[in-house]
Amino acid sequence: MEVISIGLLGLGTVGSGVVKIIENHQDKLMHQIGCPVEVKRVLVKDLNKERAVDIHPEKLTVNAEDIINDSEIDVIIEVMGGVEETRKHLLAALKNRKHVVTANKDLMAVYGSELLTVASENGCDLFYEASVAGGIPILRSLVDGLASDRITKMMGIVNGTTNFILTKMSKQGSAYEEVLKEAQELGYAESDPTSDVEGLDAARKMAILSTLGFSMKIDLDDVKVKGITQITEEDLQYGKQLGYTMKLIGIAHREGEKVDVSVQPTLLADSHPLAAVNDEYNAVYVYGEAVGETMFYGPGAGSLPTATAVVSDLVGVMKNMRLGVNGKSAVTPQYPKKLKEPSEINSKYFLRLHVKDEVGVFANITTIFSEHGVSFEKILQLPVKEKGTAEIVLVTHHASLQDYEDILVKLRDLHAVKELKSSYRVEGSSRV
Ligand SMILES: NC(=O)C1=CN([C@@H]2O[C@H](COP(=O)(O)OP(=O)(O)OC[C@H]3O[C@@H](n4cnc5c(N)ncnc54)[C@H](OP(=O)(O)O)[C@@H]3O)[C@@H](O)[C@H]2O)C=CC1
Ligand SMILES: N[C@@H](CC=O)C(=O)O
Ligand code: NA
Repeated sequence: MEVISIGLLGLGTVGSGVVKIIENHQDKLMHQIGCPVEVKRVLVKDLNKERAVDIHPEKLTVNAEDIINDSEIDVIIEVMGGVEETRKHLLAALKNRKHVVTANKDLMAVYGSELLTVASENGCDLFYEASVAGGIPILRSLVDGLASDRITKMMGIVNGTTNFILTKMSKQGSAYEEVLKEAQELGYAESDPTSDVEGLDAARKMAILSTLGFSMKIDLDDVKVKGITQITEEDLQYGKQLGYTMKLIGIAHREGEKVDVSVQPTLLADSHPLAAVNDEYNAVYVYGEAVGETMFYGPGAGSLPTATAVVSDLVGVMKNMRLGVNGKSAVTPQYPKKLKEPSEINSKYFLRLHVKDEVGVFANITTIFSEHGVSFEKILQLPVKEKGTAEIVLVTHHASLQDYEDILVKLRDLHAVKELKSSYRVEGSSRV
């Protein structure tokens, strides 16, 4: 092959990074691939927009067909985002026997198995390393590096925007809105950041990770999700006081044949390795029965880190081309999906509630917990400004989700309980 021609869908934060890496690392790519790589055409929405990279205006198009139907284009790199329209483009490209590299978790979490099937039917590669944890080569590690093991737990900070926000709120006392704006300006957030802050972006990534890690098709609807928008300054302060750090954590856990996958704000013991992962950085802890504990750390968002994963996938496609093995690497899930019941999911919980400052209230509350066999690791009662009200903050020992939810229902019904202010999952034991 004289030159590898790329069709790039999208020239925003990630697309510009891809162009820069292909230009700046041309020597290295030549060495690995054996021929030069050229970005031939680029799909954008607005032809007149100022671009972060120099690109010949004639390469730009607003018509996807100019790229998908160009017989000289070997590989499509999709970094435009979106789901339905993008799915159509990629299906058409695969049917035209073009390999695809994508950073699109929204698409892969929903249509991944369909696209992978069509790719393999057409002898094409479909790689999506950048879709989970940006620049960290986590998918490759699960599929190749840990291929011989049985993975039972994955736990991760997989959204850079929310980690950036929580870090700045906890460490600098910054206001939520202000830090979200900063994350958008730095190119970490999605075009609609609701999916970041409501946990959906992380849920998509956990669906992709658990499908690969557990070899079981986990759908987005199987992932329980709670985002960071309800976290208050008081929760962060209490967390600190009790020796915990608040993070948006995705957990995927397999016990026997059953799994549970969730994303929620979690108070991590300060000594927990994920508690030290700050700013836009991501980390994924993976436990395999044979290997034990492993941890993958790196930048989870941003132009060049994400583009590194995209271009590395491109190198993977080229190596497969040279070996004549494209379209052979995707493995269909081995196990049928079995999800745990709430009675089978165990965790510790932090609960903050406002109660009437009266004799016997504390005892009534502890009775409800003991009826469900749930005991406390920590418990504090503090006065608050509002007259006649006390605040109770507690951390439970391990309880089933079913028991904990039943306890919350009973507490809400208790006359002496004015309001359940907040509740979070807790991981690890703090030293405080
Ligand atoms: N930003 C990040 O850190 C990461 C992003 N991703 C994923 O990468 C993808 C791209 O993200 P990002 O670069 O941040 O997004 P941007 O919004 O910065 O860029 C999107 C690009 O796609 C073009 N585009 C969007 N919709 C259309 C359309 N309908 N037709 C033609 N062109 C279109 C835009 O054109 P125009 O410029 O003319 O508006 C723009 O160039 C997303 O799937 C995202 O989830 C994954 C990991 C990290
Ligand atoms: N918006 C995402 C970008 C990378 O996937 C994030 O913040 O992690
Ligand atoms: Na990655």
